[in-house]
Amino acid sequence: MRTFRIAPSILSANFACLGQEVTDVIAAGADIIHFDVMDNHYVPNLTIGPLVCEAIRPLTQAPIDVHLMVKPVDSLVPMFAKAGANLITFHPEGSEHVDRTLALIRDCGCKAGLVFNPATPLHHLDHVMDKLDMILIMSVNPGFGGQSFIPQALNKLREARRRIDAYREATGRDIWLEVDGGVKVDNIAEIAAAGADTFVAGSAIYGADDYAATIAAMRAELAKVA
Ligand SMILES: O=C(CO)[C@@H](O)[C@H](O)COP(=O)(O)O
Ligand SMILES: [Fe+2]
Repeated sequence: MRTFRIAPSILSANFACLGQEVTDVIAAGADIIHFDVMDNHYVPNLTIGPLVCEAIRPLTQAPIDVHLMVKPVDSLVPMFAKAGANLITFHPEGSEHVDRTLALIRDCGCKAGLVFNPATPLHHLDHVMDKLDMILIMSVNPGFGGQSFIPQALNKLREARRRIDAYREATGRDIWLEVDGGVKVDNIAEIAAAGADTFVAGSAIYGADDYAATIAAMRAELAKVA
């Protein structure tokens, strides 16, 4: 039986009552809070920073998964670690020295992950698997919630799954495979079958009237794959 994790993206939450939105999705059965950081430089949008992470940290025991869509990356890493992030992921295009940034994240006590845009090749994984706790495959171009799933991401997930399984065979250590963008109840099973184990969903969950029913429907779909 595979383990699946559901990570609502608070980008689609109602920011006027963000604390309640965080506790509501966790009460509704979510596993992780996905926290999208956009800098209006690496991506054409501007969102939230360490102060907001610090504010929501006391509200839940669930891991906070900080997705940094920023350039440069390194100066923000200690700030988010101090603000209570558990996982920090970044895009290779955002860092001059990917290996150094991964080491910095771990030195700050967080799990580290690398994010792949739809057009970013997986060869960036070649020499850093030992420093990774998560690989995040973008199934939309980063910058906005509510976009449609790009089907080519399925092939990339299969390739990433192949690499992770080979690495686990060789080392005994697992790496999570997260997918982000356009994940819905009606495509989550296909995405899981391609190899993802951790599912970011923003508009699908926060856009629904009933968070618990939506997360339960996602888990029912995932049960068909497990
Ligand atoms: O990182 C991003 C977008 O850049 C995401 O985390 C989105 O927030 C996901 O939103 P949906 O596609 O699920 O609405
Ligand atoms: Fe994200």
